Amino acid sequence: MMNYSNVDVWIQNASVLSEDGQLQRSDILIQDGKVLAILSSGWYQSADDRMIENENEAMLVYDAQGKLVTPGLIDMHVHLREPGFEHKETIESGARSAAQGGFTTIACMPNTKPVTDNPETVKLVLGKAKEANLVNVLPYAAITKNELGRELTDFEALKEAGAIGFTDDGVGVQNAQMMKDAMTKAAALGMPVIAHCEDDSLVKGLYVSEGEFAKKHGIKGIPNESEAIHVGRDVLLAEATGVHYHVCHVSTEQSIRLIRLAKSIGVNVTAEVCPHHLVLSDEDIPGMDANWKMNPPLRTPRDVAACIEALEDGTIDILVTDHAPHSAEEKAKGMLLAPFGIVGFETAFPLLYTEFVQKGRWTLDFLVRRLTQDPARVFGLNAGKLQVGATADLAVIDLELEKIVDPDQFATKGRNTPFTGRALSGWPVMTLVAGRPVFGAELTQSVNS
Ligand SMILES: NC(=O)N[C@@H](CC(=O)O)C(=O)O
Ligand SMILES: [Zn+2]
Ligand SMILES: [Zn+2]
Repeated sequence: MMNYSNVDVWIQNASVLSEDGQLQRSDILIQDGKVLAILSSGWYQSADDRMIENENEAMLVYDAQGKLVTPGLIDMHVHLREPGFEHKETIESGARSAAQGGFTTIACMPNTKPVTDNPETVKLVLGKAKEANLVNVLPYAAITKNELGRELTDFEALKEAGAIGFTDDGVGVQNAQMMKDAMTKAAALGMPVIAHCEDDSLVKGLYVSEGEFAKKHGIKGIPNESEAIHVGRDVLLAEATGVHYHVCHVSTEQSIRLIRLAKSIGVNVTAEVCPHHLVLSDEDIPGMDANWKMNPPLRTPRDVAACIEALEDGTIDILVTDHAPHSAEEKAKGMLLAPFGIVGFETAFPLLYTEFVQKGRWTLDFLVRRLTQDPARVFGLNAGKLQVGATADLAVIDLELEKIVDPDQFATKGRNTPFTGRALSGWPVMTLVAGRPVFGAELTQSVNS
């Protein structure tokens, strides 16, 4: 008989997705930050294992009452803004927002001030994340110094300092030789190159995509080729160098065609898509409101359909938020002058659940995998599965809870979202990192019997 007398957390009556995607009513026992056991709910009523209820006085107990418990969600593309832009977000506020969205592991982009292009800044980010003590924060480092595209950073030193991959997110690497050199170096170190795909010469001064919205307002739009040209160039360079090449925030049919082709001939390419590019098109933009301005921009309904299909057929591997907080003052500058970006952590799961699972297009299992075990697989993380022995990073999600998106309730400092006022279901209510509640802690009870 198992001895469960040193359990730290006992989650009762959880709905857990099994390997074959079915929901099973389970209890989860956590000890020393790890999943000790996953048992059919009700197991303790007949067994001597009742000792669990008596021996550990510090044990936290949470009755999930049938709520979904998933592996903690993983977001491989986020902006935490620290150092340098603390008025937009800090590592602490960003990590809190992530936790509130059910995320337990997030990978942050290097377009900070200074740019995370040196070992000291990588260490600073890791130090602040440790201080915040909320979710796991994995830093990316820049490909080029100051993300200027002129000179490569010191990949070896950055890896040594704890960077998990290289990217100039925020801008595209314009020079093909520079990108090829980066890929060659990264490949030698066994590190991925993560690319924001954008050809500057095609987008100068533009802020919405080429489509109905641009037409209606008589403005020139960002063409799809501005993204796809880099994807095409880079899959060729990835083929030549053998690097793991990952495409950021895919938004066009043309990019998808190229990724599909590259995958079909065995190029080591993976890709991500954001919730907003699956749910909104340029035709939904209500007017000159900068909360609808992000990079890449919202594209045509045809691109939206292509992105959804690409995620479904595996051409796109994972979901990411591209959480990009900006201050209200910055966004008030209007469509033309405001910075690109929208916040994403806290609406991601409810939005995707409401739009795709409730509407019957995806299974719950499909959605959860794209946010957990698939990002872990793509980036080689030891995370993303709820199983005995795994670190107890967990999200508790109330699929029945319906709420109106209200940015004033966000934990992020950002209020820049196009989803204000939407009625969504499937809200995270508690998040645990290594068995410790980092969001919704008040839902647990201590046992002192
Ligand atoms: N996505 C955005 O619209 N903005 C990002 C940059 C980026 O992801 O390219 C930001 O840093 O604000
Ligand atoms: Zn980007
Ligand atoms: Zn980004």
